[in-house]
Amino acid sequence: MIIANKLRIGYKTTTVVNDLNFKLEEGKFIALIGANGAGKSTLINTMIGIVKPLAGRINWQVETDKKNPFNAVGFSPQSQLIDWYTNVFDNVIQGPLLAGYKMSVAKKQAEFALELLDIVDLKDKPVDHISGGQQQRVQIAREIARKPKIYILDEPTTGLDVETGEKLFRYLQTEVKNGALVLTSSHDLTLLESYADQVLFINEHEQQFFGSLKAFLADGTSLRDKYLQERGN
Ligand SMILES: Nc1ncnc2c1ncn2[C@@H]1O[C@H](COP(=O)(O)OP(=O)(O)OP(=O)(O)O)[C@@H](O)[C@H]1O
Repeated sequence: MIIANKLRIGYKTTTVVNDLNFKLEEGKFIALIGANGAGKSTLINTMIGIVKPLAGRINWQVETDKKNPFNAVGFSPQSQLIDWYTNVFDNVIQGPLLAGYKMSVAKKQAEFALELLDIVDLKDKPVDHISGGQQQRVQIAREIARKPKIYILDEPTTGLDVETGEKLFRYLQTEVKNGALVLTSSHDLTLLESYADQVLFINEHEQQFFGSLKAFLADGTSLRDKYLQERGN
């Protein structure tokens, strides 16, 4: 569970979003939406601890058998976090190995993730010899291979073709059914609407909405239209 209480996020003298209040729970697929520059990455980076909150609190309550609770988290940032000195397979297997899985299990999970992201053919390639979109797949595959309890994915479908994006979200949905928490930002509202249970919508320095996708779509003030308008559709 991740709880924000009167959380203000931003950078030194700049407030990006004021007064965030939400409770993200296991068993839910949560879509984080907002126009360009609304603060999605800032919020994700604040949750992870890369950016310090300006005020208020963000609390994590993770039930895990792992010694280090962070091993139960799969985090894929917007900028690529890749080990440039190894090949695709070694990058992906680092995920489960660092999460404490033994080699034989880590290998199976890495192979599964390569398959899911459709990069089996690239597995022996150095990561600096593949495209940006392929590097994005490597980064996501590494987190999938960790088998985390909590997935925090910043625009995971950027650079993925429609079919792979769908496949990834279908898999995440099965993980959610098995008790995982998925928080993902994306500009692909259509894709999110097919998979998300809840929506966290931030814009104009405010939390505009946090609740069920159904309520978001049915909202009288037409939040969806507002979102699409601000996004420029
Ligand atoms: N390191 C930083 N220092 C100061 N301001 C920053 C920093 N990183 C981002 N910002 C500013 O914070 C605001 C929110 O940026 P952020 O990247 O969180 O938005 P976003 O919703 O993820 O946007 P996008 O959809 O374009 O990825 C923007 O105005 C941005 O210019």
